[in-house]
Amino acid sequence: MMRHPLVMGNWKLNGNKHMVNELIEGLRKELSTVDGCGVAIAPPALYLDQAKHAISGSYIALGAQNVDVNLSGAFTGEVSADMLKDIGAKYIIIGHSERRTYHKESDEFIAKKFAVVKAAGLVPVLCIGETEAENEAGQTEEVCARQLDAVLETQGAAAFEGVVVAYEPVWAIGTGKSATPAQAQAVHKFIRDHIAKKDAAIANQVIIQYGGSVNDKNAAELFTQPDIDGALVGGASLKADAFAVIVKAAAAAKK
Ligand SMILES: O=C[C@H](O)COP(=O)(O)O
Repeated sequence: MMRHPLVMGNWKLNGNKHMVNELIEGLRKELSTVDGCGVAIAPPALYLDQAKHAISGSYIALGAQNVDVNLSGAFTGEVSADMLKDIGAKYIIIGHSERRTYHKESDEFIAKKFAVVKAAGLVPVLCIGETEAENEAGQTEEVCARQLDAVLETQGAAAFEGVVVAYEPVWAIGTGKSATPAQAQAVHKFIRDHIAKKDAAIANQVIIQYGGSVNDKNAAELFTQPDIDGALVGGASLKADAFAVIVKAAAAAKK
């Protein structure tokens, strides 16, 4: 089966009204001819509606950086999956290491978010990955397996149909120190094999993105790896030209 690569920009806590319009205008120019690679942007929640209007008529999809587990009610400050759907978001990042670290989100809590996103008919982008200390202790596979199992063991392998997993080694995020293509490929294969133990067909169609210091220089080589199906891009997604180079590299590598 042919998997379609997906390159998604996670803008994190960056931007303002002017920047949203400028960046999207730049992306629309740079990406008018790309074919064979899905593209999505995840601006801060406050700018989703503005971004949705700015991407209209392009093939750039809208994503969100987080979601609450509740759909409505007395949950001050939260944003629900139904609201994200209402505003036109499709890809919902859950379990990003910054949420796991700064907001103490547990594997179980993230699994609940996964279920809520699926139930709303949206696409979870489930971020997993080990810290530097875990990496040095040789626990990379154990950590990724545990983070996947929180969903696999409660919702089954079928829940991964149409889903995106982002492997983001925490030591590579925002550090300029990307995993090497071989390092990333080994973990991506482990992730796919881990899901395949439960359902090979489901595992084969899961998009597994790499994230962590992907830029216009290192993207093409990462995408030559068979189990790297695109990227979740932080810093480099804030520059239209760099992000476009990454998207085009994915489209070219996966032809
Ligand atoms: O979600 C994106 C990742 O955290 C990667 O961020 P980065 O590309 O700035 O390293």
